[in-house]
Amino acid sequence: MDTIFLSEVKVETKLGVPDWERLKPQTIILDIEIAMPHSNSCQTDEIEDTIDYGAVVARIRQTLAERSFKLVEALAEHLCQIILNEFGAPWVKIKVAKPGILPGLKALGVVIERAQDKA
Ligand SMILES: Nc1nc2c(c(=O)[nH]1)N=C([C@H](O)[C@@H](O)CO)CN2
Repeated sequence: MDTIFLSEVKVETKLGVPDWERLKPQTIILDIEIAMPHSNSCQTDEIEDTIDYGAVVARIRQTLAERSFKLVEALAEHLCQIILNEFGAPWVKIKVAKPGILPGLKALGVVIERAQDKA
């Protein structure tokens, strides 16, 4: 499986269980792996034959500016569904990290992976 990766993407968004935490944006860090569609972009050298990673980052920044979530789980699921449904990826894995939330650890969060339903 060939993949596209987006490493340590910093995004501002409103996220957190307590209401006060969602009053203003905080920085989260995303690591994303996206399976490339079964196309021949490696041979054609054409952007139309693959997933434009710049477009993915722009779409993620847009939705996380507009939306707010309580749980990192729900945020991760939302992003997975966008990448599967809007970009046609066969499979995606996303790590959502919240840095500086608890004393004594660098970051915490979730890693989830999702795939297209088999027809
Ligand atoms: N499994 C989770 N546990 C917790 C989350 C979460 O999103 N998933 N969030 C919080 C709070 O938002 C915390 O990060 C800051 O108050 C607590 N536990």
